[in-house]
Amino acid sequence: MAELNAAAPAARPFIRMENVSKVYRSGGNEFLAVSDVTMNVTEGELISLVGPSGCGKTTVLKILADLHGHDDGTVEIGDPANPFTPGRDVGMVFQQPLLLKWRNIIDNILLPAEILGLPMKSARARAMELIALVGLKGFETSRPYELSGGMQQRAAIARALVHDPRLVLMDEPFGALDALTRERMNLELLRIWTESRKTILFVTHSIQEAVLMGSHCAVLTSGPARMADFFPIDLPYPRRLDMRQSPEFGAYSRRIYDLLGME
Ligand SMILES: Nc1ncnc2c1ncn2[C@@H]1O[C@H](COP(=O)(O)OP(=O)(O)OP(=O)(O)O)[C@@H](O)[C@H]1O
Repeated sequence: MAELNAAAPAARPFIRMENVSKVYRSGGNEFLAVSDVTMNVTEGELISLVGPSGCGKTTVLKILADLHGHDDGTVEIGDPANPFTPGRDVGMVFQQPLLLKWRNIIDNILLPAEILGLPMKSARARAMELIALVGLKGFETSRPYELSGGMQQRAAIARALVHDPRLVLMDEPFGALDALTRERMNLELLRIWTESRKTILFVTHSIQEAVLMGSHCAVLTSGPARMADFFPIDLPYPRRLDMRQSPEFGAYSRRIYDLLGME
């Protein structure tokens, strides 16, 4: 019988990226989009990816979604006992909600379940749960144009979760929202993450948003495009907007500003 007090083996990280780089090639030219991407992500974490425009943040998401390959390094997700299938296991949220205007909200949310051929009765029940989770109860049969930008983005988040993906990739999901709605959506996403326990990679240009949201933060720099740092953000949960005034929050922000070469 195993000793009860034996140390448990360290859990294998869900995502393992080691020195990953990606070069785009066209017309005989080569362009280094990102390099030195190294991170271990435990299942259920929310990782902020922050950096200036063009430093390769979207490229990292595309590599994880298997939308394109990479050049150097290794990328492993999941494990042999529970293999990761990007087409089935990834949910995506973009800067624009990209809802189909001729479908109502619940039918928009059900789209990935339809595409994947999932049983629609249980998918519809899950969609109803997600509508409640993202705060859209009562809007199931509304058309996208009847909802505000923030509400449309909530629908897009529910759509990304409807097929119960293991990994959610968010590419600047709140970049098109006004400042107040964006703050409210930050808190909403933290609540949704806490309740759903999904692994989320969250791309942002905002240093404050990266610190407020992330359990870890990956900082990408340009010239050359590389991952400069990956570190935990040890601020307590639930996160609150007033934490942005704390010295600890300021120290994390300064660390990122320094890495980005901004005074
Ligand atoms: N398919 C492609 N072919 C050639 N170059 C590309 C391609 N996709 C992206 N790039 C270039 O690679 C670099 C990284 O692009 P990427 O979209 O990953 O950056 P990003 O950090 O997400 O930028 P942003 O914050 O502006 O969205 C950019 O300079 C971009 O122009």
